Amino acid sequence: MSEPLGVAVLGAGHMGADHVRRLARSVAGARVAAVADPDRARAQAAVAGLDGVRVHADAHAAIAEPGVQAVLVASPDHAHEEALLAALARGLPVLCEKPLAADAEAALRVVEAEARGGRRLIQVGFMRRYDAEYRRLKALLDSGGLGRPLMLHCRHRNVSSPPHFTSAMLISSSVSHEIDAARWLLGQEITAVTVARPRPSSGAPAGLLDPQLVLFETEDGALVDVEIFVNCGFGYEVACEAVCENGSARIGDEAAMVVRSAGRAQQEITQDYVVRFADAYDREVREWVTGTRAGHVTGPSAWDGYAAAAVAEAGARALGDGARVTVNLAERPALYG
Ligand SMILES: NC(=O)c1ccc[n+]([C@@H]2O[C@H](COP(=O)([O-])OP(=O)(O)OC[C@H]3O[C@@H](n4cnc5c(N)ncnc54)[C@H](O)[C@@H]3O)[C@@H](O)[C@H]2O)c1
Ligand SMILES: O[C@H]1[C@H](O)[C@@H](O)[C@H](O)[C@@H](O)[C@H]1O
Repeated sequence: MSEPLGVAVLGAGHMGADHVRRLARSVAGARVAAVADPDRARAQAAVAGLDGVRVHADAHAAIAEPGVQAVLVASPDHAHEEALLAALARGLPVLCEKPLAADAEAALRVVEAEARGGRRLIQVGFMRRYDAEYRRLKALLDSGGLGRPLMLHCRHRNVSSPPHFTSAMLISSSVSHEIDAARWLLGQEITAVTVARPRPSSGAPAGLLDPQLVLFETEDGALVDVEIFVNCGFGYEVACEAVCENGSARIGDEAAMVVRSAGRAQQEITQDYVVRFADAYDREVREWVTGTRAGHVTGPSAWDGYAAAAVAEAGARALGDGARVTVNLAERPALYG
């Protein structure tokens, strides 16, 4: 393909506007062909200064634009399934922000629709797989140099949560990244979930169970613990330590510059995922565009999105009654290897 890939971006909010800017300014081989957002003013603002972008209130109208060859879904979680099924019906490749769909049932419907079509078209936006530090950790674990991984200790903190956030969303929206990263780093499915909760922080909205401590078991007996704290107030922190039979490796703690002055050492803490994972989002979208133009999909699959949703749903049940909940995945279609 010599022409740039024409992309329809659905949703022009925080992530959608960032992806529009990325596609237009920092990714070669792509152009924003259409943007859809029921809030037309937001869509117009996202494409200000860009030529030839068709703006719609309705996602279907954007997908149906003649110049659209691929779709980037950045609408709210509940709108993903409809957008994905519409893109699949037209045979269009899609990069869909996480989560794949609002719940595991919807995610499975998307998997089944893609499997019926017989070819992979969907990539899920689990951008940590494109982060340089996560990639180094993955390469180290795969090399076997540290021996068999036994545990992952993960920390995921946000400054504050959006107003619509529920206690279950700490797992389905936030911990979904750790679920995917753990499955990817360890190369195994997660089989059971337990959730413990300390007293909620007084900095969290009333009724929100924040923070939580989530424990995952994997199929060959590794353990993954995740502290999720989405109203920590002081910064955006994502860290992961892999403990293996012959050593450990930790990422995510000491990347920022340390300034020593006037008797103090100070280090900046990133405030936002858009900053912390800027390079990862760039690499994710760049590799998606390159792969799509070459006719293949390589990133996290719809199956990965479904598995994350199924684990998150087990997590929501574990959160409810404090019990250990097993994860029952549907049968994996042959399309996903
Ligand atoms: N990968 C990440 O790190 C990351 C970070 C933040 C959000 N996300 C995901 O990205 C998605 C968007 O999140 P956000 O923070 O940008 O939300 P947002 O609320 O800032 O923006 C969502 C936008 O979608 C629009 N919208 C609503 N219904 C729509 C529809 N049917 N079709 C098209 N647009 C529609 C809204 O008007 C809004 O402008 C969510 O699925 C979220 O989970 C991923
Ligand atoms: O939707 C966002 C996004 O996925 C971020 O990467 C994560 O850190 C937040 O906790 C979540 O709410």
